[in-house]
Parts: sequence; C-alpha cells; structure tokens
Amino acid sequence: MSLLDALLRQGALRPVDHALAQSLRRLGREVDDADDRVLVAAALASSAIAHGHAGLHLSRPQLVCDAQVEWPDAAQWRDALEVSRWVASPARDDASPQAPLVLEGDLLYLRRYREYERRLALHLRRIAASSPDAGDLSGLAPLFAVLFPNAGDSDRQARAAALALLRSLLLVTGGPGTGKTTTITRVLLLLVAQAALGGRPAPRIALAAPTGRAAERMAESLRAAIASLRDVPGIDAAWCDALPSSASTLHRLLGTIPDSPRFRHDADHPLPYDAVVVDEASMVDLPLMCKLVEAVPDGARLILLGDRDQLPSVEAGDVLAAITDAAGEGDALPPDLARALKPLLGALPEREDGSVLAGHRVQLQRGYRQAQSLELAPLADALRRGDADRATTLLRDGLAGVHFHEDVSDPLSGASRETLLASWRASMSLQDPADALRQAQTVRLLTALREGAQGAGALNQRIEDALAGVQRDPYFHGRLLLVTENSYRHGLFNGDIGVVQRDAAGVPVAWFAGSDGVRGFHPASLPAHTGAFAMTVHKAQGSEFDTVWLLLPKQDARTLSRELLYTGVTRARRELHVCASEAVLHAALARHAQRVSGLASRLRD
Ligand SMILES: Nc1ncnc2c1ncn2[C@@H]1O[C@H](COP(=O)(O)OP(=O)(O)OP(=O)(O)O)[C@@H](O)[C@H]1O
Repeated sequence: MSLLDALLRQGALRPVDHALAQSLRRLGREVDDADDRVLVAAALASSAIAHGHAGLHLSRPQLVCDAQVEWPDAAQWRDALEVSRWVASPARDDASPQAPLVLEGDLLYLRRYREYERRLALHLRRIAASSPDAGDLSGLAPLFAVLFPNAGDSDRQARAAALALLRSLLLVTGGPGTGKTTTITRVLLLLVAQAALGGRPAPRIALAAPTGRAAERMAESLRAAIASLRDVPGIDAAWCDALPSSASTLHRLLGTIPDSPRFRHDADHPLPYDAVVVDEASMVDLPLMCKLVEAVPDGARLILLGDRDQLPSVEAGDVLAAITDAAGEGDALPPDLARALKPLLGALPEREDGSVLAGHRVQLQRGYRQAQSLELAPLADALRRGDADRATTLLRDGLAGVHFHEDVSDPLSGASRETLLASWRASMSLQDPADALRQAQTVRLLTALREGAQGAGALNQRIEDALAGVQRDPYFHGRLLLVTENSYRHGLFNGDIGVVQRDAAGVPVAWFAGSDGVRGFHPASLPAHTGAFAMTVHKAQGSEFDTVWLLLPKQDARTLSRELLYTGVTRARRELHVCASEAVLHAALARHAQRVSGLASRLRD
C-alpha cells in the first residue's frame, strides 16, 4: 500500500489535503512524475497550515500528522522533492516559478504561504530600516522625565519609550499587566508633544488588535492611561486630546472587501497613518501580519505589543515569537543607539550586533496589575518556564485567589456545580443588553479540548441543559454565544462574544459589543456561532474574565502545552480555579506549542 493510501486509510488527511495530492497525481500521470513521497509531502504541506505551521518540516512530519506509518528518510525525501516538477527550489535555478510547492532547506511550503513569509520578512526589514527623524532628543527630555521619573538602565518601560522615538519598528513584549499599554500611551504622548514642539501637525495614530474584544480592552486601558496623565504637571492637556481613544480590529483597519481575501489597504494603497500600534500581536497569523506590514506606509511607525509566552495564533504562523527570536533579548543596544538615547536614559549596556532587528525589542518584566485578591504571578512564571514541580507546589500550597481542584475532571458535578451555574443564572435575570454583556465577562469555564466529554461543545451543552432545560429554545434569554468565523458584512469576528436577550414580545436578539455601544442581530442572521459558557483556551485568547475555571483533560493530549496553560491562567482577573491531575500538569508543561516557520531565519539573515 502506498504511503498516501495508508494515511488516507488512517483518516490522517483532510479531504482538501488529499484533493491536492490527487490532482498532482492525475497531472503527474501524463508526465510520469507522481512519486508517492511527493504526493504525501504536498498533502502534508497543506495539512500543516491547518495545524498552525507555515509548512512541512521534512524531518518532523509527526508535528502535522499522528498516523502510525514509516516516514521517508528526510534526506531522501528532500532529494525526491528537488527533482519534482511540482516543487520550486529557490536555492537552485528556479525553473518552475509556477510550481505549487516551494522547498527551502527542509521546509516544504505551499507556494502561497512561502510568499506570505517572504513578503512579511521583506516589509518588516523595510520598516525597520527606515529611521524616523527624531530631531534633538534633549528637547523632549523634560517631558520624558515627567513620564518616566525613574528612567535608567533598569526601567524597561522608559527604554521602550525612548527606543520608540528612534525606531520605526518596535516590539514591546511582556506578560499581563507589565505595562505595555501604559508605556505605549506615553510613547504616543511623546510623539504628539514632539510634533507640537516642532510646529508640526499631530501624528495620525491607529490602534488595532486581532479581535473585537482585544481591541475594546486595548482602548479601555488606553483611555484609563490617558486619564491618569491629564492632570500631571508638565503635560499639556491638548497633547492628551490628540491621542486616539478607540481601537479597531485589524480587519476593519485594513478595510475588508466582501468575499475577497484582499484588503482595501495594501502596498499600493497604504494606511493613512504615521503610527500603527497593534496589541495582542501573538494572535496575529502569518497572512494577516503580512497584509498589515505591506500596508504600513514608508516612514510610518509600526509598534507591536504582545506576550510571546502565550499560545501562538490559531491559523498558520508563530509570527510574534519568530520576530522576537530574530530581535534577540534586547538587553544591550547597538552602540550608536545607546549613544543617541543617552540624553533620555543615561548610560546603557552596549553590544555590537549586526542583525537587522537588533535594538527593536524591549521585554517588560515587572508586573504591576496584581489585584490584591489574586496572586497569579509566581504560578504564571512557573508555567511559562515549564517548571511542573514548582507549579504543582504553588497550586497545592495555595496562592491568594488560586484554587486547585486536584484530580477533579468534571467541575459541573459535585460541589463546584452550583457555584458555576449561579453566576450564569445571574445574567439570565438581566434585561439590559449592556449589563448582560458586562456580566458575560465575569465567569468562564476554559477547557483545552474542543471535542469529547471534556470538550467545549459537550460542556456547553450540559451547562445550557442545566440553565434552560433539555427542551430549551436554542436562543434562550441569557445564552452566551461565541462567533466562530469572520463576517465582514456583520462586523462580527471569530472570537466575539454575544448574549441573547428576549424582548417584550419574546423575540430573541443576539447582542454584541461594538465601538459605539451594543449591536443587536436576529440569531438566524448570525454568522457561524456556538455556545460560550465554556470555551477553549484558544478562543479565550485576547479576553479576560473575573473568574476563570481552567479544566485540563483526564489524559495527556497533543493540544496541551505550557503556552496553553499559561494563556489559560492569565485570563483570570480576580479568581482562578484549576481542575487537573499532577500527571497531566507534568505532561502539559513538558510540551511547547511548537510551530514550524522559516520567518526567524529570514529576518536574521
Ligand atoms: N510603571 C508603572 N507604575 C505603576 N503602575 C503601573 C506602571 N505601569 C503600569 N502600571 C499599572 O499596571 C496596570 C497594568 O498596566 P497595562 O494595562 O499597561 O499593562 P498591559 O501589559 O498592557 O496589560 P495586558 O497584558 O493585560 O494588556 C495598570 O493599572 C497600570 O496603571
């Protein structure tokens, strides 16, 4: 039996992956070029995208496919691909520019994804290479000292702000509450003040995030940060007025075109902004990041904010991690940069570094947002580092606000059941959509799995049965909904959360938050959606909830990783409950959410 047939028989390929292999086989018959290994590689390069990889790594097919088969030797596989007419290889004279596959080293891409990666690297380099005209920084020094009174080598927020004045491309990374939004607000204020002091118009600034919820959170934090600066002596209120107070989704920023993967803004029609700030950048996938950087005009700034320890984007790519890897830790700065920043920061550690992105990243380290009631930082840190013993000890010994339900595999039975249901019942008694949407953010059951008894689907069903009865109307009053696809027509996006309310006549309306208040839709007209009392950690990225219940599966599963646990626990604002066994915690923390990508090396070379 051929390898392709064996994979099919084991159900390891999606119909779309198989169809690609089949069409190559059909075409190949005419030219005698249907090597089974080439067909399998094509199917897996396609399947790799669905698993979040940019392509297939020939020595690690197991990352894409669980099937019990004997995989070809990587070197022989590469040889077979190199002579195939379906595979272009930029390393040699590329004789088949239209080939559907591209081989670079041991990475086999679908052509389109290789193009996304190549173009993304090209444009990131373009933005990084353009130096904004910072003028004389000493003119800004008084304001800088007001904003960052402790500026110096160890104040990473000050360093990020100072770098932002001199760099067109900047990455500010850090865990929850490390002050990314606070810092960026100050950066934007500096840019506005700089323009005002130089007699120029205020810069045009866009704020964006990958999901509607993340955009709202970003705007909320920014408004709070602006409010706290307004009355500070030395800060002109007019500068605060010039700062943006709302944020949009990346899709809306770029301008969707109905039924097209393209956007209104692209390299030919760049965004009309001088600075574009993107929050939750770890969630942005390869195609979207590529389209974003292409649309950033020459001379404009791009500032990416994110937490690289979180789960990578659901779709292909591990873009933030690749860019941060290429940029290095950012502890020491290239000497010319360190010298230029001296008026603001004093003397800084220097290191000669020839890489393109050196001096374009700052990692914020100190957490500021610890609610008194929730002592999350030590646990998040142990999870991030994959230290299972420490994480288990912390969970068992008790941290404020953290509750470990060891070996509990079903929080919807036993003592916790009523606690969980009570909070959702509370939202069923609300009549005002805005109140109900606020209440919707209070408690969430997060799970690692989509399918099975511990999957989000089955848990939701049980919660809905308990809240509204088995004979319930599908759109009962108080039901939480999660949108699972992007619909530009509705302005609703994958990950948006809504709540159903019945009006006085009993007609159900699904309400969602929008930039100008709540928006209502008839449930029948909604894009694809599902229940949202329980949801996967993946879908919860970019959101926070007062109370999070994190449920890990009874047995280890491939989807578990330290990034998943870290992302899950850091969704909690006030209270965290973890239901897990020690064995599964250990297994999960031993695994990284690995993504195959060539982006970091493209940015480093
Ligand atoms: N240097 C600082 N000194 C005191 N408080 C700070 C400082 N930086 C940030 N904070 C406070 O910490 C809290 C979190 O800051 P901020 O929202 O900027 O963090 P963040 O990294 O953007 O968080 P998230 O990852 O959740 O988006 C805010 O209440 C902010 O006022």
